[in-house]
Amino acid sequence: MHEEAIRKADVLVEALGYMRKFHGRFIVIKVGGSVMENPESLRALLVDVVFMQTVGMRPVLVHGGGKAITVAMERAGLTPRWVKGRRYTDDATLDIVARVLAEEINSDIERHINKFGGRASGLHHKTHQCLYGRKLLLPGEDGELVDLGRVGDVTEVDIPPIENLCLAGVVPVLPSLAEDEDEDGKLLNVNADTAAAAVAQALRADKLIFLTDTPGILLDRNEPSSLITGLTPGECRDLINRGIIDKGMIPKVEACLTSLEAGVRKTHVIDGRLRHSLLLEIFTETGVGTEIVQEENDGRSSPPGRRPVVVR
Ligand SMILES: Nc1ncnc2c1ncn2[C@@H]1O[C@H](COP(=O)(O)OP(=O)(O)O)[C@@H](O)[C@H]1O
Ligand SMILES: CC(=O)N[C@@H](CCC(=O)OP(=O)(O)O)C(=O)O
Repeated sequence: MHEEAIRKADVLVEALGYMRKFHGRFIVIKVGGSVMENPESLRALLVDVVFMQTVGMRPVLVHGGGKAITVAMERAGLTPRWVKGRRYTDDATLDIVARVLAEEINSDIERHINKFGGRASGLHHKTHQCLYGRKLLLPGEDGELVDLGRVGDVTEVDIPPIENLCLAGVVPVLPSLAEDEDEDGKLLNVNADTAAAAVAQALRADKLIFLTDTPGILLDRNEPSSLITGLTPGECRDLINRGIIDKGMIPKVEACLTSLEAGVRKTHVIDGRLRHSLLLEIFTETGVGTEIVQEENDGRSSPPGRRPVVVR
């Protein structure tokens, strides 16, 4: 009995150092559609967010909802189409994206956080828009620019409303929608990984954490035990070139790399399906997912406190 109680106290003491370290620091958390599919995972995650806010950190949530958008489109008789990993977004699709992200998912997250004893406030075009952007034009195979419809990238983040909510002990919750700088009031559909990176960079966050549906970055996507616990940008680029980091993981890792370059201290990819993965990643020495940090000055490739990098 004593042993069990002492072990719990040890856990609290281990967490204490991290609570001090991250007190008052911005931590941007990206919640993907895959995590939100499971109400139990979402509940555990939002309890962790309330915990973080209660001990004085400044968590900021940025969310997508790709799966829910696809379901809503199919219900409306629209067929989703992806161009270079982005959803082709015509006006009818944009209406659905805006409704699902800002009105359904955002309000749901806000309501849950409030239910768990925290305070949260959605920041979007129906309340207070903080993300501004431009239409995204990507070069196609033939060098011509590809039209993605109303898809954009974030070019500007209105920081004071986000900071003010954090200072007041409220968790800001932002959907991946930006207002078009060139067409007043019109919205753009933004990939949620890149939206989260833009927010982390603008806030100069200490951490950017991606919650997704794998244990982290895996060496073999079909083998959860092949988790790579720590990576540097150089190692990430190598894994992308070798096709080991692929598909939906590419925008996350690219978002990590641009954020590190812009001054975000650490980035993480962790399993949103694992109960309390957020607390385990932040408050324990070993963490549970993959941590990506700039090269260490002493030439070590593994971040301190982590098991050695497994890159073959
Ligand atoms: N090396 C890798 N390790 C883990 N997952 C990978 C890797 N390469 C590609 N993936 C894929 O990336 C997916 C996560 O991206 P995505 O489906 O866009 O998630 P989310 O909806 O959370 O944004 C995983 O489910 C997996 O299929
Ligand atoms: C332009 C573009 O593709 N936007 C995404 C926005 C949502 C998103 O990114 O959601 P996940 O994080 O769940 O993938 C989309 O329409 O699906």
